[in-house]
Amino acid sequence: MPIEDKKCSTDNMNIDALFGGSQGWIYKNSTDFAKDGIHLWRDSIKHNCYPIQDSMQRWPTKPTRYREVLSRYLEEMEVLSGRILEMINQGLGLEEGYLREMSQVQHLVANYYPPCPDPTLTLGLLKHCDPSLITILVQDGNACGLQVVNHNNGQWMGVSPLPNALIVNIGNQLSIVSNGKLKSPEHRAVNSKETRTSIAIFVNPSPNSRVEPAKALVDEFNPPRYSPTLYKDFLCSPKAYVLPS
Ligand SMILES: O=C(O)CCC(=O)C(=O)O
Ligand SMILES: [Fe+2]
Repeated sequence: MPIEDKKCSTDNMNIDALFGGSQGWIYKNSTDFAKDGIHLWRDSIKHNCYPIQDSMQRWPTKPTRYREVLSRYLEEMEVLSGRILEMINQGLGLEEGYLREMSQVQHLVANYYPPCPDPTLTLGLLKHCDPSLITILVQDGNACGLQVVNHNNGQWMGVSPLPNALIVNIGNQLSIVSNGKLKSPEHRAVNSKETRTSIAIFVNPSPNSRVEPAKALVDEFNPPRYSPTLYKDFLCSPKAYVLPS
């Protein structure tokens, strides 16, 4: 994307943009230095996707087919995420539709990791958990960039790209709703000498929904492990990106 188009985005991470306010989309480039001095090597855009037809008026206009192609992709993601959530719903023994009714295919983050001359000095994305119910990620190319923590030994494991495969990640909201039965994996992205692109679709609870352990999973032997929060408040807090406690 040309630099003048990147400048059309909002300057700061603004919650209004994410929940479909007047602001459009957020562009971040790889000049940020993280607190611990690691150089972040990534360009990204982030925007709201819900509901598709309204939110698309605020998406980038370039590339010229962006809105057309993305809206078709998101329609498919709505169907797919509904199916996945229904299966998780059954697995947890929740009443039919419980997860699907609270969910919206809501945010997109497109990540571009440019070729990096010395990947030992950089990270694409710092360690985090997703603040979603589930995230559906597609990654291109052959570069292995996504890593998850193996909780048995604390080591990072690479998630190799498979042709035409989607990665489905459990997010913090699903951990909370399941009262800790499902765990959100800590993950990060590393750089390489090859270009890599990934697109993450965050399937979130609606902004005003109260996120808390499902009543059906709580009893005197399994007390609630997390206190209720409104999703929009949770998303603004640092807790959104770390393992729920
Ligand atoms: O690029 C990747 O594989 C990771 C993306 C990711 O974790 C995110 O956007 O939350
Ligand atoms: Fe993530």
